[in-house]
Amino acid sequence: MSKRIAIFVSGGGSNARVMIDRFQAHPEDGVEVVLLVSNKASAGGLTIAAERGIPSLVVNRNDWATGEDLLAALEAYRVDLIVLAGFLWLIPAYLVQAYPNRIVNIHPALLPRYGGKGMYGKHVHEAVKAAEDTESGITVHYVNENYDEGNIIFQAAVRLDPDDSPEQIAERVLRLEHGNYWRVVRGL
Ligand SMILES: Nc1nc2c(c(=O)[nH]1)N[C@@H](CN(C=O)c1ccc(C(=O)N[C@@H](CCC(=O)O)C(=O)O)cc1)CN2
Ligand SMILES: NCC(=O)N[C@@H]1O[C@H](COP(=O)([O-])[O-])[C@@H](O)[C@H]1O
Repeated sequence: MSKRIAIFVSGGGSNARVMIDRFQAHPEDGVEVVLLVSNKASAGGLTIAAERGIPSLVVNRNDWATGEDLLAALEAYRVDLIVLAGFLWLIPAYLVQAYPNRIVNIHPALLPRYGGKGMYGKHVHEAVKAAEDTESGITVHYVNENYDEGNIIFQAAVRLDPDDSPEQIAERVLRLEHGNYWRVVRGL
């Protein structure tokens, strides 16, 4: 029996693409991406899903507030695990409670450093640069009702060069994400 996952995205969706392509090419992993959800109709992740025959759902603020349509879709597709990949809205209590320890997220830094409200995308790497940190990395964690405070599942670090720009830090971290997130999800 495969583990059925829904991936939530807000942007380009490169993590979703890597994860979908991996699991579609390796059915022996026992993971099937059955739904892609986004809060942005322009999200690149929606195109990636459509090109790979995966159903998708765009949610607006009203849907998000009530949750009825979203919960119904997750149930209809028999989703076992929700995987956040660059999703930028706060997961509300009704969803956390409906999927206890079944929502995971990847954060592009070594939590608890550089986490919380406002810490997403380039803002994270700019903060690492501003702190003149010598390392960054990724954190995969369970999602609770607050940003970036769920139990940590996996972390991987990367050494930084002093002259790395935030963009170069982002590239180093994204490579870590692509190499590890699918593997962590497979192991859950
Ligand atoms: N309940 C939870 N929801 C979400 C979590 C979480 O840990 N618990 N993780 C985030 C992903 N994330 C960091 O990994 C994150 C994403 C977005 C923000 C943020 O500050 N967002 C802005 C809105 C941005 C926008 O709409 O463009 C905000 O809330 O003002 C912080 C951290 C996903 N959800
Ligand atoms: N705090 C949340 C956050 O910043 N998430 C980050 O958004 C990017 C999405 O890239 P993708 O759309 O190409 O997968 C990823 O780097 C992910 O870690």
